[in-house]
Amino acid sequence: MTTEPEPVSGAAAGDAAATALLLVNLGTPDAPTPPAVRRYLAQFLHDYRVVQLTRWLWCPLLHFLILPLRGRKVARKYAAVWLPGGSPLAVHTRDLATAVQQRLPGLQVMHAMRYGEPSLEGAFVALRQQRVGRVLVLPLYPQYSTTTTESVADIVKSARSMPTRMLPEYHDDPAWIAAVADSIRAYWHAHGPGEHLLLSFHGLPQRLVDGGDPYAAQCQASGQAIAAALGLRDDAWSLAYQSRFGSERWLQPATSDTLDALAARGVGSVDVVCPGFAVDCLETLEEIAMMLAERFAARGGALRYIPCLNASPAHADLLAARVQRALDAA
Ligand SMILES: C=CC1=C(C)c2cc3[nH]c(cc4nc(cc5[nH]c(cc1n2)c(C)c5CCC(=O)O)C(CCC(=O)O)=C4C)c(C)c3C=C
Ligand SMILES: [Fe+2]
Ligand SMILES: [Fe+2]
Repeated sequence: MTTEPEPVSGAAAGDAAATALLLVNLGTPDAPTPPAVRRYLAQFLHDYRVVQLTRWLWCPLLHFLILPLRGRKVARKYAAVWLPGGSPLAVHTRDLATAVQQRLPGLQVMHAMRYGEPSLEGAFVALRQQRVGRVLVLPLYPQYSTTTTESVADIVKSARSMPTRMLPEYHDDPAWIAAVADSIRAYWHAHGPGEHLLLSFHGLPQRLVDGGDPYAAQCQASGQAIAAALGLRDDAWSLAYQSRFGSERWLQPATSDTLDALAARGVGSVDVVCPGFAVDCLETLEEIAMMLAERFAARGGALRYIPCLNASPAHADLLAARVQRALDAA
């Protein structure tokens, strides 16, 4: 979304002409405890972009069933992956913002979260106080979805405090495809290739895709491009969707079913990479690298998890280049 098509230029913060770059990620709890997880989930799951059920039905379900039960269960999962600096998603997003700042010294680079802290709303308040001239918003979602990218756009539109421009998703950016493919190649160089590569993307209710959300098509396009960059035969890789939430039909095939099918076929080693996640988080580290790895091992195989791009130089380079291109084109 572009609210003001004026040219943008870098300058120091506090200068009315300064440009700020906001890297926005989903958000995460500030502690691996049931109260902190409930606070985070409450904000997340009240977003109408995420859950569209009528509030008369959803609010009692959420407050009396889902938050009490899920708060306890999910806090244990966060505790299993928590880092000394905080939740993995928070730590890696912060580090990525630092790395991008080093590459774009003319901009003020900040990171913000759609849910939880540091909040996107708070970032706009701070930037307004600092009299920043304009803001570029880069959602850290390679694939567009109404549930994620458009939810960030909702807040950007409501902030409306200064000229603000959202950079588009980058599911087919050759530099991003190359960075993901290179990270897989580097893993294979260090550990040897597994028998099969599984690209696991976060899922989405099928209903939203049927209603026009381009997310699944973009995941498929990303998957094909990554496999092509690696020169893989069609039977050497698969694409699947993880992290189902709720009881309605989500995108198919599910990552867990695909792994079961691979094990049943006698595939002994599977490498799993999650290209839809800019940085590692609960869904990659706990669900894939721990839970699904254990499940695959119980079926006689070895699941090896290939980390997200995180704050790697290649990731920071490609995001900085995207921002620089947007500045040059303005
Ligand atoms: C990468 C893109 C993501 C899409 C699309 C997405 C859609 C989506 N998610 C839920 C429900 C939950 N997701 C949860 C965690 C979570 N989701 C994403 C990304 C996408 N979600 C990330 C990066 C994370 C990890 C956050 C972290 O702290 O590490 C959770 C919370 C954990 C849990 O309770 O299982 C929920 C809930 C829905 C309903 C949805 C689309 C409708
Ligand atoms: Fe509510
Ligand atoms: Fe999610």
